[in-house]
Amino acid sequence: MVRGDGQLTHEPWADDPRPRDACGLIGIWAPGTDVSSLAYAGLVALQHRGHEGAGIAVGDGNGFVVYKDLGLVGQVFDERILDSLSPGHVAVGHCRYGTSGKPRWENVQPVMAGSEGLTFVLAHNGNIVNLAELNEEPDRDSSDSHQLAVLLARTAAGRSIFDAAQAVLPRVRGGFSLVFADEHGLCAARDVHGLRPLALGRLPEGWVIASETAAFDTLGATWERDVEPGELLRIDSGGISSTRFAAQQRAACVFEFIYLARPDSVLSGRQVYEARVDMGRRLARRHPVEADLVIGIPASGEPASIGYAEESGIPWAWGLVRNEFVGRAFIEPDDANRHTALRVKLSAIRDVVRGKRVVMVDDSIVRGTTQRRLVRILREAAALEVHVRVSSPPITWPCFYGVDIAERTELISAGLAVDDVRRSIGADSLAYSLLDDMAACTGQEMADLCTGCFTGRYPTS
Ligand SMILES: O=P(O)(O)OC[C@H]1O[C@H](OP(=O)(O)OP(=O)(O)O)[C@H](O)[C@@H]1O
Ligand SMILES: NC(=O)CC[C@H](N)C(=O)O
Ligand code: SF4
Ligand SMILES: [Mg+2]
Repeated sequence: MVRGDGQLTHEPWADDPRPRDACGLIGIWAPGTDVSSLAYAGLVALQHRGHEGAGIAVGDGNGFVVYKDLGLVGQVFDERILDSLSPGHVAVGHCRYGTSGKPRWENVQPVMAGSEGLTFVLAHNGNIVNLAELNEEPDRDSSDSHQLAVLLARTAAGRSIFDAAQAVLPRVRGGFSLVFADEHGLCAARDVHGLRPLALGRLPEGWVIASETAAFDTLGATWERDVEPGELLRIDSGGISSTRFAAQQRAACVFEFIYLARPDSVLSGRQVYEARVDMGRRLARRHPVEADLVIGIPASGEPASIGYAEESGIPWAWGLVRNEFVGRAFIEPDDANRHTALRVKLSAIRDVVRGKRVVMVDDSIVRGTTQRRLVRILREAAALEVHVRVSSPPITWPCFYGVDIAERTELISAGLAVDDVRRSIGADSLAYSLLDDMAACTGQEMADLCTGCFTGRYPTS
């Protein structure tokens, strides 16, 4: 569970549905180096994608050692544990937010599985939507990732994991970015829509695969290219080989550009920070307001606030301070915890906002908890007016592909018109981005994006 200070205890989540993030994946192929430490550093860079559990598997040619637990990466691993994983030439790491199966230790990843003559480890980001069709007896306690690993093991029967994946993946529907390895090589695959990100980077002594390119900067790796939707690739002592298990039908998650990914990552060729600043600029053109200053809601609302200020000519100010020790409030298990987390996480700088007409910019409204709280904080700090601007459209639908946004009944915009939402959060005015504007800022064609949570139109049935 998350405590009020944002740290995790080792208690698993209670059994209620609540919003969660994506997951972070890292794969290292670098014989002769300390692969477990590289995987650890990569996972720390991807921590924002999953706070629930973390794990690293290291292979040395004879087998794998896996260490995983519930908690943040830094809580699960220390130097002694990383040392016990070494030596090895291949590593697979994962930080999780569960979207399927029970929130228990067994479902923390990487998953280890195998069949005669084959052991492999697998890490998955996304959500598979046709488990019932793939498994005769789907196991509701196990995550979709575990069930996929079991299916791969069953299919392998004397074949390599690469061959098994080639046979199984064309039948799997939904969102999956995968990093997996047997003793002799590292593999990666991405669903035909490319719903979740996955990129290939070059290390001085090998290769790295990661959910986001920001991990490459941390590891001193250079971005080589994205893993393509529908692509399966393998890295071993012979180099890299790649094949397609299905033709691509691009539908990259637009929410990665808005909120999920780090601003210093590059998704489908577009710097996330630039996309967010641009969303703010367009928002300012569509929904101008007379005001004295623009502030952004830390952390993910800040780039759009910079764009709004730039375009409107209204000065940007640092009006809200974030307590760095509190993570993403979006993931708190219930309303009481979210309120506590927000109280600890964000405070106003009184002298900045006192007597001012303030534009407060955020990237998204889910339940409205953050905005309601901050409008109140700003009014208590004697702001004259509070105008909320949101750099994405209203979220009105759930996600089925690995982002547990919320139940539809919890989404404030699913049941209320814009002016009702404005009243509910207590703002003087409220306006959202248009879908076309937001999509244009990602640098992708609308047809190549998933916008399901905004439109109810999903890339799979
Ligand atoms: O309407 P709500 O239910 O409050 O959810 C929306 C808020 O949640 C996210 O922030 P979060 O605190 O999770 O993370 P951040 O620090 O990365 O912005 C998002 O950026 C919004 O601020
Ligand atoms: N958020 C995710 O990508 C979750 C991965 C997988 N569905 C799990 O529940 O473990
Ligand atoms: S439904 Fe929303 S969060 Fe889910 S993949 Fe599509 S755009 Fe992303
Ligand atoms: Mg936020």
